Amino acid sequence: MIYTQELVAEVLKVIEETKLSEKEAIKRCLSGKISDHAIWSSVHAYVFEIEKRLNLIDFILRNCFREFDKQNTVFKNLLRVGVYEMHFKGVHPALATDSIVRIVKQRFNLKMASLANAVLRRAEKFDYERRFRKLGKVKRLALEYWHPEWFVRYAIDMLGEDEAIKLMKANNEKQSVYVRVNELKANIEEVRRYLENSGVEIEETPLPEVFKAVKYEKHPSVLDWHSEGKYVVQDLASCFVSHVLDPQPDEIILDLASAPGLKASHIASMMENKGVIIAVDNSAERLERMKAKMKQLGVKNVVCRLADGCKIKVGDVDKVLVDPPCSSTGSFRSYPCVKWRFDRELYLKTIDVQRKMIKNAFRNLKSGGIMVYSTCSITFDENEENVMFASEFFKVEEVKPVIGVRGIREFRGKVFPFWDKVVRTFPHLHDCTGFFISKLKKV
Ligand SMILES: C[S@@+](CC[C@H](N)C(=O)[O-])C[C@H]1O[C@@H](n2cnc3c(N)ncnc32)[C@H](O)[C@@H]1O
Repeated sequence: MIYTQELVAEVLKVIEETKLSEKEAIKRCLSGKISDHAIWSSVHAYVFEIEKRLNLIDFILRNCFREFDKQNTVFKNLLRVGVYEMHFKGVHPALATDSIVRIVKQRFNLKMASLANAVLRRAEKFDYERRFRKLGKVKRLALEYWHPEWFVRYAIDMLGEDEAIKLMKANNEKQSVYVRVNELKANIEEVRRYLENSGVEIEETPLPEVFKAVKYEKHPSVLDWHSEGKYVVQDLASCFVSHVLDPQPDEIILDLASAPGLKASHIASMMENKGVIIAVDNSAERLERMKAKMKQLGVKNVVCRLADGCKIKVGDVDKVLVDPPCSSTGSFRSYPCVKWRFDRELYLKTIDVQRKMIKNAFRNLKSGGIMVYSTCSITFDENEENVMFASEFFKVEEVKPVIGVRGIREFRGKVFPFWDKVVRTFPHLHDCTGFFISKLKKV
């Protein structure tokens, strides 16, 4: 017999040991093993809720068990599940402890089961709120709002304390669901009627082909028209990026970091499947998934190329989209595990890739050509500072804030003169992913 808590511990282990997202890790652990949909959703809910507040759960455990970090990964994650259940899920502490102890006994041995019992009994009595009130401001806010300390410092310096707190609170809420009509396969009215008839309450957004799914009996991604490719589930700000690129049917467009192809398929539909989109990605696996997605969506003008977006040379194209790998600090709602993943070294390496892609966009553009540079990160370094870097060889054009607000003018002593030409979205202000969008012209 396998328990939900044990499955959750295994998924958490995969997230910790690989770079997979919550959803990918769940798929890897449950596919072919569990067919019951209810178990999938229960595991999903546990994993998301634990990943969201991982620093606080670990704070409790480290205070109750000095050797916590040295333990076997599955054992550690079972303890996390126990703490989550008793402190945040409303499970009676004795029940939460008993179920974890039973699993540990079955999976490991009696000695570890009694260790789990002792740790969880201590955790039950641990008054974490009282304890972290005695900490310094950054440490306290990090635990209170479940974010890494570096992010708390960063957000306060960028937005001020009140707004940083609003952002962190919004990051802990459920991501809103947006549906983009795939106009290659269906029209906007048809999809509107289909969704309404399927029990999805929708709202319009500033983008005509994008609806917000406000309430639903079944998530739009499990309905038939989704598998038929008549619409995709895509974040509102992500959809706005393709509008800023403003693709025309006869153009040649280079997408330097393309997989899984959400923006490429949107661009293809705006181009009515005409012209060409050269879609580059350096991950074979992601590119294969993208090819299957393009087929499902009826996209015919995308040519996929497995290559390094920092180096590939294809010729003088009309437009380039640079939507590079980033710290994903605007996507914490959708991928809470990303909060705990970035260290300084990886962050600097990511910025280096972003700049190399910007330079390569310039090399591939015809004179007068347009580059759209976007990220789902909220940091100044990956956004405004990269546009400053690009402005040495590009002219910064204005993006109309159809959605969003203007960029950051100043951060930690650095001034950004193009703040009124770029656009940012924030989870707490626009109920979508935190995006940065800029448009630059090769002159
Ligand atoms: C933010 S995602 C792109 C999302 C995509 N534009 C979309 O809308 O679906 C970044 C992508 O960059 C890819 N990537 C990372 N380094 C790369 C490189 N050096 N060259 C090309 N692609 C790269 C990753 O595999 C990932 O698929």
